[in-house]
Amino acid sequence: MSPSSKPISETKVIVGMSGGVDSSVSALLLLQAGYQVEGLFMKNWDEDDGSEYCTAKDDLADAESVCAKLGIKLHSANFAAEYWDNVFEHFLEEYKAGRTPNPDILCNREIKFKVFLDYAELLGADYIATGHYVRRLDEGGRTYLAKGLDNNKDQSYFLHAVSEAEFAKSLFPVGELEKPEVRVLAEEHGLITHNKKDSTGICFIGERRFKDFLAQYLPAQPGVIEDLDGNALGQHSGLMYHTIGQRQGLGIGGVKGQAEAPWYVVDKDLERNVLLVAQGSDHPRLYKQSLSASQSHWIGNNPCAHGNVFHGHSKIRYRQADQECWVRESADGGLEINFAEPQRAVTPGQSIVFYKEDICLGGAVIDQAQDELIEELAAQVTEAS
Ligand SMILES: Nc1ncnc2c1ncn2[C@@H]1O[C@H](COP(=O)(O)OP(=O)(O)OP(=O)(O)O)[C@@H](O)[C@H]1O
Repeated sequence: MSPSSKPISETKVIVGMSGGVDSSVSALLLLQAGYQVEGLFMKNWDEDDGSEYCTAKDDLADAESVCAKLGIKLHSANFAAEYWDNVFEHFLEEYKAGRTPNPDILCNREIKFKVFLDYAELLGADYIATGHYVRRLDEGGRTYLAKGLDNNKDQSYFLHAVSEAEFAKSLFPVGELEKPEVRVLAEEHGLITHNKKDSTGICFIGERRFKDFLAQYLPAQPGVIEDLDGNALGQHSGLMYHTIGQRQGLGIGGVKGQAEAPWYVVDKDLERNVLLVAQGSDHPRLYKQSLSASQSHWIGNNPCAHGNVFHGHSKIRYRQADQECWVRESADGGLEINFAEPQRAVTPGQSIVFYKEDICLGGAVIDQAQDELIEELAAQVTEAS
């Protein structure tokens, strides 16, 4: 099991203990495999509202209980300053720019596999481990990130921005298991986390209303809701509260003279601060055939290097089925992507993540979606075939 040259019994692994069942079982599996195991609980958010929303205290207590049961040491560290600077400020900037960011992707890149990893190395770790449902593959001196075996739980989407060098120092013990098996193992070994609910939502927001949370940090700019013919239908309380493809929360009911079908956000006009809506969850404006993206990151080699067109699959959101696509680099270093099938509700600020079969190759941040295929790219594909 050890990818290093050291014997397993001398290899020290520090497991990120979240107080959840996946990290609990990760620590258990590593112990069973013979590693020297310790845990590290990190706190990334200093709530100052005495919050009933933040479960960090309970999570720490659960992590302590599991480590005591397993007989391993638990360290704890506070990375709230790093989280604020490297994740949260970027998250706010993106919202300000009218985009919908994914802080969990940034948290993995900036905190779990950077600050956490550095800290674990200071504690003498040869590896870190997390309870993510992904697999690490080692072949020909390279390290690859593969989807978790449990297709329902695969978390490679959230890890695509981490680099190969960091994966080479990371272990993912539950990636080879199905979630129900993980719970059974936890129960069999008397770990109190065995039936703990999966965490939902963004870590620092917890269960509170997202709108209230965001309003604490960003001034809302109310504006007009318009249909695609330019008719004003109502007021929105801030573009940042809305996501493309979303149905609820438009604050408009039936419109005089219009059919009684629900309305969906199809676009945001940032310049005019206008929310554009159309009727029907399958409105054609919600479907895009291509997109452009930037800030690409490749875990290993860049499959679009030297003008190559990459043909494989991608996801534009977590839990989406793999979508066939073609990708190439644009002149400005961004990416251009054509899809075999039109994609619903492409959301600027979210990530597109690329796959060759089960291997996650990397991803990029979505800038803009287009109704039509990118012609030059389509022509390049036709020429090559
Ligand atoms: N506060 C934390 N301290 C240390 N490690 C953490 C913390 N939060 C998350 N992690 C690590 O990141 C992994 C994935 O975190 P995520 O929030 O997605 O939880 P999860 O998939 O529900 O896992 P778990 O059941 O272990 O909470 C965890 O399994 C754990 O190893």
